[in-house]
Amino acid sequence: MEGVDHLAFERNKAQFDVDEMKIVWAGSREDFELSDRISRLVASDPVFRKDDRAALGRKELFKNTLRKAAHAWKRVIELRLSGEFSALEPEAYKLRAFVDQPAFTDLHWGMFVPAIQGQGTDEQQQKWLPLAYRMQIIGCYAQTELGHGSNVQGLETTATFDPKTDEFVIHSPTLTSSKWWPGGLGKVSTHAVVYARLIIDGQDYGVHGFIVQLRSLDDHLPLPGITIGDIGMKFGNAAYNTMDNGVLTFDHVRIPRNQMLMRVSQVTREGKYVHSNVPRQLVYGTMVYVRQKIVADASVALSRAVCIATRYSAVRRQFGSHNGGLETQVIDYKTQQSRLFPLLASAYAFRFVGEWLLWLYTDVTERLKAKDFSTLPEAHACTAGLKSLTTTATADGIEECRKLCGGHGYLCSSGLPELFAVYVPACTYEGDNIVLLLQVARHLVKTVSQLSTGNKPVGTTAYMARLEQLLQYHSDVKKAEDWLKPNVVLEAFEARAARMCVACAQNLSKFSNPEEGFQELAADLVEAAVAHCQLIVVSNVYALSLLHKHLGDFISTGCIDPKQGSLANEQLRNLYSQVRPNAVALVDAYNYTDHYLGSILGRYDGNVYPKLYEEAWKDPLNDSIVPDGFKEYIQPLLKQQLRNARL
Ligand SMILES: CCCCCCCCCCCCCCCCCCCCCCC/C=C/C(=O)SCCNC(=O)CCNC(=O)[C@H](O)C(C)(C)COP(=O)(O)OP(=O)(O)OC[C@H]1O[C@@H](n2cnc3c(N)ncnc32)[C@H](O)[C@@H]1OP(=O)(O)O
Ligand SMILES: Cc1cc2nc3c(=O)[nH]c(=O)nc-3n(C[C@H](O)[C@H](O)[C@H](O)COP(=O)(O)OP(=O)(O)OC[C@H]3O[C@@H](n4cnc5c(N)ncnc54)[C@H](O)[C@@H]3O)c2cc1C
Repeated sequence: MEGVDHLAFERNKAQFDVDEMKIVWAGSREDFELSDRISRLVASDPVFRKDDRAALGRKELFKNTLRKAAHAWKRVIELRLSGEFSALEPEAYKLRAFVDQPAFTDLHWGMFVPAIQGQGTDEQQQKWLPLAYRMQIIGCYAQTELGHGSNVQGLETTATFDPKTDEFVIHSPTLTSSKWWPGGLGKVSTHAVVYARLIIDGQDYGVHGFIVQLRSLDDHLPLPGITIGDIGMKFGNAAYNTMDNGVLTFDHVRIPRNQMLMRVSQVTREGKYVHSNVPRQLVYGTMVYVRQKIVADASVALSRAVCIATRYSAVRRQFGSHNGGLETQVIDYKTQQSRLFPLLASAYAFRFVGEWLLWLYTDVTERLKAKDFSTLPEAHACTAGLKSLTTTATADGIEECRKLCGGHGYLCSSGLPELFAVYVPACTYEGDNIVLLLQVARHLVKTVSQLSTGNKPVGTTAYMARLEQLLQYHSDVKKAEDWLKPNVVLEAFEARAARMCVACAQNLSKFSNPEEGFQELAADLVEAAVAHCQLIVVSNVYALSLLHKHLGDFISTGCIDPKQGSLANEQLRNLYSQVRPNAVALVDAYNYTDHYLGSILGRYDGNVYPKLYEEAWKDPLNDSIVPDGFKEYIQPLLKQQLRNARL
């Protein structure tokens, strides 16, 4: 049987309506139709070809990115995917997603524009946004420095107010204050939102955002006092090297006072600092927005990897042939199922949790507009925690999918190495995942400590209100099927998270200096934060494989006993058997084109081996039969061996 027939056979086994599931995955029929239309449009456009990326050098790769971005923008305008004075339409975002190549445009639309929208005054928005919306200026987000990324309060770039000229002087006082990493900065951006310490009359008012022009709009040269370049090649070959992450230093660069983003706090003409009656953390608002977007994107990256690994596992056969019959499909091995199916489930779970987080983010944004800041800590904790949880699981999941594809998974033509290399920095950018979990832990410890003062926990920490009950809880599971009841699973997760948080809070109280205690117990705090974030995912969807993976936590906190742990595992095996006939159909429901998947192993038609064979011959090394360098380096060796043999 050929790979093609394998997948057709698998599709016939499905026990649900794939077309209906496509709508569920997309979110609505309208979203499905939009994704379907845009993904086909991109796949059929030769400019958006991407199968040649792995063999391109950095300069060609970058120029290819500029070409694609310019072409994409042309399409956005032709197809009217952008309103004249409004942000981009969903179609444009879809176009970006299916073009599938990181570019300066991500930072322009994803951070520069949102920073002005969130932190600029109405007047500043009226001035800068129309230019940005038409891409007459191109911006980036210049926060991180050579010496500080996680510790935003430690940034060193200064913005000193000069009352004589009504300007700020932007300066990089040390090597470590060089801006380092901003995407789009290295070669493209004309402007940046630069984060710098505001200094007025010798006093330091902390980090604020400023709009700074970097390059001339005529000849693209850096403006006086500005030094810019690219920071160099990054992990993976093509991957994130399509992006010009940059370095930037300022030598006393002057900007008008009205280019400080002044929605949260203002500097008057007289040099008076005025802080509006809003939390200072709103300066961090762009990061909260992007963290929410990153969570929404995690399911996309993971589902791509899972789609490739599932289809290939159905095509690939090893061992088990009797009397010359077919060998076993590797998807039928229980070990393959126990590694693959939880990832398949996670992709769906992250899809739903991403939707929920979007709802939470929209809600907090509406409240902020009405000057209600009460849910800001919850929004920060949820975006930070879920960004950490989903990106870690997705990066690990992509790598697991590569291993699930055996040797062929290591080939670039499997699509998996590049997918991993592009995705893995998501664990670091927009907040290192451990640093973000520590933020969640702070929120949890604060919630527990406020229980005694009668403060009612809300949102995702509401379960803490039942602390007494959760501390007494012991699961009453008696048979494997009991683990199928959502409430049984949810209570176990709640009790585990509550107990881990309470244990941390109790241990912290033993320290006279809370900050010292927090440092000392950081590893436990991170685990408690993970337990809480997993609970958020579980309460939105499913969970047995997580319970099995973290069985130690559940048993050591006394929520369940070892027997109940084995029953969970037994039930998990039953579930794998139920998923098995539906696996290929479940990944078909993502509705990804072969262009978007970019993988020979994951081809929709399953025609893996002929195409792998064909692809190998396209490698530049195969352009000549005898390799370049043969005469200089190989022939002399061979001749030498011949001489030695004669001797
Ligand atoms: C080629 C094809 C082209 C196609 C073209 C098509 C064209 C058109 C279409 C284009 C469309 C494209 C759209 C794309 C959109 C994509 C968007 C995604 C882009 C992703 C790219 C990412 C690139 C990466 C960017 C970055 O990394 S930017 C830098 C990020 N940096 C960080 O994240 C730093 C992390 N550190 C921190 O956040 C903070 O320092 C800290 C939170 C760790 C600590 O801060 P601080 O010290 O100030 O605070 P404390 O710990 O003392 O806490 C004080 C209290 O403040 C609360 N707090 C902290 N943070 C926040 C917050 N954010 N919000 C609210 N509250 C916050 C704490 O909880 C404390 O509270 P308490 O006092 O009550 O305890
Ligand atoms: C591909 C990519 C794109 C980026 N794009 C941009 C951009 O457009 N604009 C921008 O401004 N920045 C950008 N960044 C920078 C990014 O935001 C930072 O790298 C990130 O916030 C992590 O900060 P750091 O590099 O200082 O890591 P560090 O904080 O130095 O982390 C090093 C290690 O220390 C640990 N650590 C640090 N602090 C603590 C703590 N308090 N407790 C326990 N452990 C700790 C971390 O867990 C990590 O293991 C980008 C980075 C990458 C990789």
